[in-house]
Order: sequence, then structure tokens, then C-alpha cells
Amino acid sequence: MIIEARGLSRSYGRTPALREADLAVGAGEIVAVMGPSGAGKSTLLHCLAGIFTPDSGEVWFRGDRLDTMSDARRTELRRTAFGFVFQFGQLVPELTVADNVALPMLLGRTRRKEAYGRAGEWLERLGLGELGGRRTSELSGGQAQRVAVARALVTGPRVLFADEPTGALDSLAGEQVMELLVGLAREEGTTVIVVTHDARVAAFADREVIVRDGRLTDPYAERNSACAGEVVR
Ligand SMILES: Nc1ncnc2c1ncn2[C@@H]1O[C@H](COP(=O)(O)OP(=O)(O)OP(=O)(O)O)[C@@H](O)[C@H]1O
Repeated sequence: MIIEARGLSRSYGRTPALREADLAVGAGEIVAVMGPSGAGKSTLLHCLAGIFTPDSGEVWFRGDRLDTMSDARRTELRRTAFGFVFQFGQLVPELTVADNVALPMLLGRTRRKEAYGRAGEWLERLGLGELGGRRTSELSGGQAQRVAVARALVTGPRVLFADEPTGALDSLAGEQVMELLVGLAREEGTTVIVVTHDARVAAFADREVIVRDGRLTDPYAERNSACAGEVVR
């Protein structure tokens, strides 16, 4: 397992968001996290990525305990081993497309020439080679999300966390972003954990887990018990 949560609980004041959630994800696996609004999906993702600290429980990444790590080490790990794609891309609007993709490498002290060279290669791979000099505010939603995918993968992360990456797109643009994200992740052997409401997005994953009321359930077990119920009736 590359990443594992054991008995994770987290509340916001008196509102419990996660209750004893367990999840284990293998290296290279693509997992969709589904469930109703407010069920705790984003909270789970943020705990797994070390952005939030759980109130109790453990998060393990490649044999290291993430939730008790020092802030400095956890920040370093997030920068080097994790990639993130959010619903609205969160590109820097004042910068060009190429600047945005080069940015995580420049922050990691890669030399300018190499950073821009690699950014250019990734933009070509994404079919966005022509757009490197554009400002991100001039992109369509689908193009912006593809740039966000490039920016998330350019540093070679081991785990890509995506929170509703197609939530702001129409279904065709959403499908294109997912195809690209999943295709590149498979080529690079990157593990993907994607929160989504959309069954079409989840269809790209190897496996689905469902969060309900802060607890994780396995949809196959749910389906089987529903079938068993039918037989008894
Ligand atoms: N900053 C916050 N302060 C207070 N309560 C919060 C906060 N963030 C989330 N919550 C509550 O925690 C619970 C879980 O929220 P979370 O955002 O993890 O759910 P979600 O499944 O991702 O929802 P959605 O699909 O609507 O994004 C909800 O009851 C929510 O209202």
C-alpha cells in the first residue's frame, strides 16, 4: 500500500466530518471517492494529503506516518511526492501557461531553463503546445484544467489528489480532462485519489469507495447485501 488511513476522525467544532474512516490504496491504483454532498469526501482527501491533521487515527505514506510528522517535513513531502488538482484549476492568473507549469519546479529550485523545457514538453503531451505564452485567464475551462493536470504531474508525484477536477466543466470537456489525467497517471505509474460526484468520472477509476456520514463503505459489499436482502424477502 502506498497510502493508508486507519480510524480517521475529524470534526469541525461539533460537526463530525469523518468517523473512524479506513482506506488503503495501492501504488499505481486509481480510486474514486464518491458519496453525497457533505459526507466528508474533501475532508478525507485533505487528511490523506497531510493538509488537515485528523483529530484521531493515522495516515501512512510509504511507511512514514504523515499525521505526526513535523510541519516542515510534511510540507516538503507534499511538494515532492504529491500533486493536486482542484475544481477550479487554481492557476496563477497573472502568469502565462508555461510559467504556471514551470512554477512547482522553480519552487523546487530546478534551473529555469530545465523547468521551462520540461513545462514545454508536458504542454506538448497535453496538446497545449501552442498555448505556452498565453495568460491563463484567456483559456477555456477545459484548457485550464488540462494545464492544472500538467502542473500537478510535472514534478513526478507518487500520488495525485484531485477534488472534483471536472466539477466546473461540461461533460465533454470533463471527459477529456479525465482521459488525460488517467492516461498520464497510468503512463507515469502515479496513484490517483479523485473525489467526484460524477459516475462518469468514477468510471475511469480502478475502484470506487463511498463516503456516507463520515464513514467509508465498499459499494460492492453494499450491493451484495442489498441482493441478499432481496433473496430473503
Ligand atoms: N470549514 C468548515 N467548518 C465547519 N464545517 C465544515 C467545514 N468544512 C466542512 N464542514 C462540514 O463537514 C462535513 C463534511 O464536509 P466535506 O466538505 O468534507 O464534505 P464533502 O463530501 O466533500 O461535500 P461536497 O461533496 O459538498 O463537497 C459537512 O457536514 C460540512 O458541512
